[in-house]
Amino acid sequence: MQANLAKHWSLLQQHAERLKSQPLCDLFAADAERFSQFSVHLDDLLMDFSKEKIDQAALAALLQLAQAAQVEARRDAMVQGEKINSTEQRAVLHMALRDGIPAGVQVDGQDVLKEVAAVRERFLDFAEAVRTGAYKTVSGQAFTDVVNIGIGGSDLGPVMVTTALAPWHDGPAVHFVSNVDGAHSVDTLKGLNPQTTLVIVASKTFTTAETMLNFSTALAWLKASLGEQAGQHVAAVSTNLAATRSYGIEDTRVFGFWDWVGGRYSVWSAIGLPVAIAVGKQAFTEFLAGAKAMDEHFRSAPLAQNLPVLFALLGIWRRNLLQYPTVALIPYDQHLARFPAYVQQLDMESNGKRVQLDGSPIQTSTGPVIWGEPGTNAQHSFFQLIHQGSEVIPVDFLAAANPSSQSEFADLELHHETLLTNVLAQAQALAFGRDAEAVRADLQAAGLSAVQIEALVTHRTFPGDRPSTLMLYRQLTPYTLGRLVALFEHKVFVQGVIWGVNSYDQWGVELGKKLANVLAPALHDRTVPAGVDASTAGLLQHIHALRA
Ligand SMILES: O=P(O)(O)OC[C@H]1O[C@H](O)[C@H](O)[C@@H](O)[C@@H]1O
Repeated sequence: MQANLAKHWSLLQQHAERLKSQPLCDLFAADAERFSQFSVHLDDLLMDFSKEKIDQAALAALLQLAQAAQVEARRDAMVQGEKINSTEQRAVLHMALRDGIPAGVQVDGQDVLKEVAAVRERFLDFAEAVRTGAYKTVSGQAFTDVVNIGIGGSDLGPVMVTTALAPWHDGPAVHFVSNVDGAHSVDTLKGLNPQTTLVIVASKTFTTAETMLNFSTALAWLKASLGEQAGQHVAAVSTNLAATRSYGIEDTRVFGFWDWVGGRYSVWSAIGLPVAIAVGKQAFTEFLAGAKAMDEHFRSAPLAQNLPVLFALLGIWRRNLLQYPTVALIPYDQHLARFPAYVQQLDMESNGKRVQLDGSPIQTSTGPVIWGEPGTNAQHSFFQLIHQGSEVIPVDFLAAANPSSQSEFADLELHHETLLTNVLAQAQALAFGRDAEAVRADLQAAGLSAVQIEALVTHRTFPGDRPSTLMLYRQLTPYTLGRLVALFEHKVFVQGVIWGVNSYDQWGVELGKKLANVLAPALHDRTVPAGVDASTAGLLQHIHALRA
């Protein structure tokens, strides 16, 4: 715990103790204005947090915590290009990728916005050339398919955004290969024609083992059909231009970015190339504009009206004060099916840390486990546990007031009304539950005997008092998606500042990679390395036997 925050944490603990014994239904009963007091919006994007177990005094204490943690000063340092990623000595400027920082910011003597604009123009022009057929296959045709090969931030962002913007998808079909499991390459490539397929290899470092192996498989697949001309069906996105050259990828089809863009913050850069090919320059530009609008709000709105700040503080309240270890992220929006997976990397890779910036251990809990699936499907799967399980799991709901799809054969208004009634009903059920008395009345009305009723009543009671926040927006457009993603990015930033962690490194993924390198020869040669632990030795022997 940062020492200067101790008194704020202890005040917050007192508020939490007080509020633990005040059910949500009492908080609503006591305040007719609760919805307007505990909701905030940026244009049509509304965040309703009235169903969180919070009151004005606790919220004020959270805002004081944010002030004491110097959230605004840290935000300004990030925006000005200071090297706030201290373990890697890097600036953190993903906001620049959507022009969300002021003009003139420099990193190592380079004008950041100018560099961004130059690369953006190049990759959006290339995307348009692929879409229009101006950039042709070796046999002079237009590309029908694009395969993006990348993993982590070089995959999840493009996958999530392409899925989310399906109604805007009017370019070539876009496919994604990420897993090193050969099944992913085989299943994806087997349905495609190499004569009309463009492969994009996306890797910030251009050293990620999975991506390099998947790329060599895809290149072999292209070469088997196109021979020496296969390279014309390859483009690359990377910060490591020396490596892309060493693979013989022509510079005109290589799109760079910078070490001040974390992988999980990179979808706004040339990493978004497959998205731009799918939806076109205009929709991609609107996606950037939505994020920029959120950046401007984040940079200028007072803390008490600042959406990302409030969202972050509610997360702190849930995690550190009410001590809920997980958050369910449930988009009532099928196009956001991959949003939970995207936010898992964004949030858990950023704030899944246990030491502070100075290397000392953190005394508080940090990033929660984020998990989720789209509603209404989730209702028919794990919502039982959320409603009646032994742990309280706060829920973040996302929903659009209007559908983004169009159809001649489906009554989309009816579908959408059904979707919306469900999200509202679930949030109600979580917050207010159904007590024993109401359950008894229901069962009596259904004609059950007194004995039957008493046998069922506890099973059918809902405890309620389970918190949720709802993000509600007009429609899932590229602009709205940009705002949403930037909202989550900034939430992660604010929480990282309060916990005192470096949200922009990810050393926790390194050890497994190193150990895999050591084990690779053992798998290949069917040996057991000397000195390896007994469990791994046993497993290796079992694998060797099964492969014999
Ligand atoms: O883009 P790359 O350099 O290939 O990295 C891909 C991913 O792998 C790394 O291990 C990190 O955990 C991720 O943050 C990163 O997005």
